[in-house]
Amino acid sequence: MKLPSSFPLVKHQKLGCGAVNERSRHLVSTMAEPTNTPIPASTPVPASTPRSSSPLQQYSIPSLTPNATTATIPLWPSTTSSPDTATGKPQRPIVLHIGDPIKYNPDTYAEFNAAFEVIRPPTPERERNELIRALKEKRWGHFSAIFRPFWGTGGEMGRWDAELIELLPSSVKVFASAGAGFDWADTKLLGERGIIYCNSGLAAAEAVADFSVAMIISAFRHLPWCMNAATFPYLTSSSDARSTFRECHARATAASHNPRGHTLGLIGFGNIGQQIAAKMGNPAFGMKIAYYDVVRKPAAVESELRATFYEKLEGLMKVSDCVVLCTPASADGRPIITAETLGYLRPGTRFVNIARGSLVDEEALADALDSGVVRAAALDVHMDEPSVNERLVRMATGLGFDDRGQHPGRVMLTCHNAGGTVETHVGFEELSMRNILRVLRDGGEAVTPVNLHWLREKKGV
Ligand SMILES: O=CC(=O)O
Repeated sequence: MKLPSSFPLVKHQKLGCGAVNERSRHLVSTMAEPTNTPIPASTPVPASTPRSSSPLQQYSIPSLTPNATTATIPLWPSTTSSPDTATGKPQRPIVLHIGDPIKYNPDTYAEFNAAFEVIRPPTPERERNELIRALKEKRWGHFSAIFRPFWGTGGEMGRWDAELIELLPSSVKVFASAGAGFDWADTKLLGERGIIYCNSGLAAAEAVADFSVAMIISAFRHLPWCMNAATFPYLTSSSDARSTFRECHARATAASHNPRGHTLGLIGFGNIGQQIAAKMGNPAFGMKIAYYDVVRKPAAVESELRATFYEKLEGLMKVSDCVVLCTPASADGRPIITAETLGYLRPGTRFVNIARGSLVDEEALADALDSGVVRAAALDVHMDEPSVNERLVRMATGLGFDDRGQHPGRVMLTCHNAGGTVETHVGFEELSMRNILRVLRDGGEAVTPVNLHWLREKKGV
C-alpha cells in the first residue's frame, strides 16, 4: 500500500499581518473531526478514522495504521507539462485561490506559485451571485483546483452545493481547504464529479484536543461557577461579591472531582479523538478511555491509547462519566445527541462538544441538565452560530442555586474557538498547498482527502 510521505506541516514563518482574526472566522463550516470515512446517510453516528501514519507522528501518536481510504487513489496525471497551443510554452495548471493571501509559509507558496498559475479573485467575485456569474462565463478558464487556505475568508459564497459545483469546469480535480469540518461543501457531489476534497483537520487536531482538555476539566471542576462567582458580582451591584466568593469557595468542593479514574467516552476516534485520549489518559490525567466509532481502530491504536471500543453508541454512553463529541457533522445534518441518546446516560454524566452544533439537540441537552442526568456541559459549537441557546446561557451565567438545588455555572460556553490558534492556521495553509501540489504537480495521492470513497464509487473502482 502506497502512503503519502510526511510533509512539513508547521513552519513558523510569519509574513505580514500575523494573527488571525478569530472573530471573523467563517461560521458556516465549522470545526469537526477530520475523517476519511464515508458517512452513509443511514448511519446514525458519523465515523472518523485515523489518517495515514506519517503526519500524525509529529503529534506523538505513533502506531496509527494507514487508513485504507487514503491509499491507491485514482491518480490524476500531472498536468504541468502540457504545452499552450498558441505559444508552445508549458502551461501551468490554474489554481483558483479563494480568500486571503498566504501569510505563514512563503517557501511552500513559492513552490506552489512556480507550479501553478494562481488566480485570486477579489472578495466581490467570491460573493455567491458574482461567483455564479463568473463560473458561467468561465472567467477563470479551465482551472484545475480550488484552494482556500484560511478559515476566516474564502467562504463568502456560502455552501458549495449543487448550484455551485455543477458550474465547475470538468478540469477541476482537487479542492483543498482550511478547516477540519467540511460540512460547507457537498463532498459527495464533488467526489461524484471526480473532485477530491481535502480538509485540513490534521492541522487543527492539537489545538482542538488542547481545548477539549480544558473543557473536560471544566466539566469536572465547574470552572464557569468558580470564574463567574469571582467576577460577575463586580459587573452588577445586585449581589454581594464577598458572599458570592465565599459560597463558591465553600460549596464547589463538594461538586468537583478529579478526572482520574473516570471513564472518558469519545464519540469519534479520529485524529482529534485520539489526541484527546492521549492527553486525558494515563499517565497525564489518568482517565479510562472508551470510544465509539463506525470504524473500529486497529489493535495497535487501541492498545497504545488503552482505549476500549464500543460497538454501539448506547454502550459507550452507558459507561461514560464524561462524553466528548469529536466526530464530523452527520451527512443528513441530524443530531446524534437527542433526548433518546441522552437517555442512555447515567445520572451525573458530563458532556463536551467540540465538533459541530448540529450534532446536538440543545433543548434536549438543556432538559438533561435540568434533570441532573447531565451534571455539567461544555460547548464550543452551537446549533445556530453565532447565536447561543438561551437556556444554556442561563445555566452558564447564573450565580444562584436553582429550585432543584443545582449549583450555578454548570455549563461552559465558548465561541467556536477550539481549533483557533496561529499554529492551526499555519498548518491549514501548508496542508492545503501540499494537497494540491501532491495531486496536480506530482500526480500523487492527496494527503488528507475526505471523499475518495465517492470518487471510487462513481468510477466503480
Ligand atoms: O471550524 C473549524 C474547522 O472545521 O476547522
